[in-house]
Amino acid sequence: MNELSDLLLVGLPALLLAGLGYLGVRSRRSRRPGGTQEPTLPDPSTPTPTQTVEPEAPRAPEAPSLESPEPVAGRMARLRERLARSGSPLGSRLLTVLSRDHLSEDDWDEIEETLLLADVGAGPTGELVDQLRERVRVLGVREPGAVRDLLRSQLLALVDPTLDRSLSTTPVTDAEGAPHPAVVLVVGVNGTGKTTTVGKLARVLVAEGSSVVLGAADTFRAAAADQLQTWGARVGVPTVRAERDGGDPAAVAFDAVRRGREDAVDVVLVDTAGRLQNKAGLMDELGKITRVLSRSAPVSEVLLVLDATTGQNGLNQARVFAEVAGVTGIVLTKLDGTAKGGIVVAVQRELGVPVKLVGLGEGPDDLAPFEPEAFVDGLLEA
Ligand SMILES: Nc1nc2c(ncn2[C@@H]2O[C@H](COP(=O)(O)OP(=O)(O)OP(=O)(O)O)[C@@H](O)[C@H]2O)c(=O)[nH]1
Repeated sequence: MNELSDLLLVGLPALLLAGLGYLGVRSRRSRRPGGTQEPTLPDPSTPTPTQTVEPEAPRAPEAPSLESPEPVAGRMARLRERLARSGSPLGSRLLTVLSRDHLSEDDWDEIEETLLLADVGAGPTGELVDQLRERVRVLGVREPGAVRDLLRSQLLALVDPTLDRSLSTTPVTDAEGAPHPAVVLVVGVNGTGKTTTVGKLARVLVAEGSSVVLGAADTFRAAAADQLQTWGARVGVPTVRAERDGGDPAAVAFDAVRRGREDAVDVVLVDTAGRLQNKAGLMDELGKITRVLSRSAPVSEVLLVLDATTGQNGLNQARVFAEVAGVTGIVLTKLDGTAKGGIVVAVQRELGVPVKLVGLGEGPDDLAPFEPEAFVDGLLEA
C-alpha cells in the first residue's frame, strides 16, 4: 500500500479525532482507517464512517503488557466445580433415584420431573426415561457403578457426541481466488453475554495462535463498542467501530472485514445488536449485515449466544435468530449459574445446530469449547 496516499486518505480524520482526544486511545498505525462520508449501504469502493481502534503498543516501563490468554484445552473441566457451586441437582438426583432397590412409578415420575426441571425438554426427556426403563429392566442391576455408567451413556447419547462442533476459523479463498479471513458473526439478544463472548473468543483464538480483528457492529449501545474494544486491547487485537452511536452496523461489519483482509488476519469476529422487540427490524439488520459480508466470501460461522439460565424463553429467542441469521453454532453462556444444563439437549434438538462453546463464568478465559463427555461427567459428578 502507498503510505503517502494512505496518509492523505485516512490521516486527516485520524488527526481530527486525536485532536479531540477522542477515546483517549493512541493509533499505532498511520494507515487506519475509514473516512467521513455518510453511506448507508457499504460499498467496497466507498469509505464508511468507521474507525479502527488499535490496541496500545506495549511501551516499557509504564504501559501494561498484553495479557496471555490461558490455554484452551481442558477448560471444560471447570464445569464440574462451577456446577457444584450452583448446586446442580440433575446428576445426583437421577443417580439417587436410579439406585433405589425397586423403582416404582413414582420413582420414574421423579426422574422425569428432574429432567424436565433441568430444561432437557419434553421430547428428549420421554426418550431418556423410556430407554432407562428398558435398560434397567434388561440389566436388572442397581449397583451404583453400573447405574452411573448406564446414566452416563444415555445422557451422552442425548447430547450427541457425533455432532461437528469445530469452529470454522480458517481463512478462506474469495471469489477472485484471493485469501480472505474467516468471518464469524455473533448474534443474540442483548444481555445474553454476546459482547463478552466475542471478547473471550478473541482470547481463545489468540491463545491458539490466530490473528484477529473485531467489528463492533452493535452500534445501538455505545458501551458495547467500548466494552469490545477493551477486550481486544487486552490481547493486542484491533477493533473497528462506528465513529458515532447509531451508525450503520453493516458498514462497521464490512469495514472490519476489509481491515481483516488488508492485514491478512485469520479471523474477523463481528458483534451485533439484538433487539427482539422489533423482529422485522432485527431481520432487516442481520439480513443486511450477512448480505454485505457475503459479497466477497461466505460468512464462515454464525454463532448464536444464548443465556443458559433463561430456559424456554431462550429457546424462543433461538428460533427467531435461527430464522433470520442461518445459525451454524450455539454459544451457551452462564452455564456456571444454572442447574439447568439440560438446555444443551433442548436447544440442539430445537435448532438442529450443535452447541460449540459454553460460558463458564465471568473471567476472561471462562469460555470453553463444548465437550459432550466432560459436560456429562460434570453433570454426574457435581
Ligand atoms: N456467570 C457468567 N456470566 C456471564 C457469562 N457470560 C457473560 N456473562 C455476564 O453477562 C453480563 C452481560 O454480558 P454482555 O456481554 O454485556 O451481554 P451482551 O449480550 O453483549 O449485551 P450487549 O452488550 O448489551 O449487547 C455481563 O455481566 C457478563 O459478565 C458466563 O458464562 N457466566
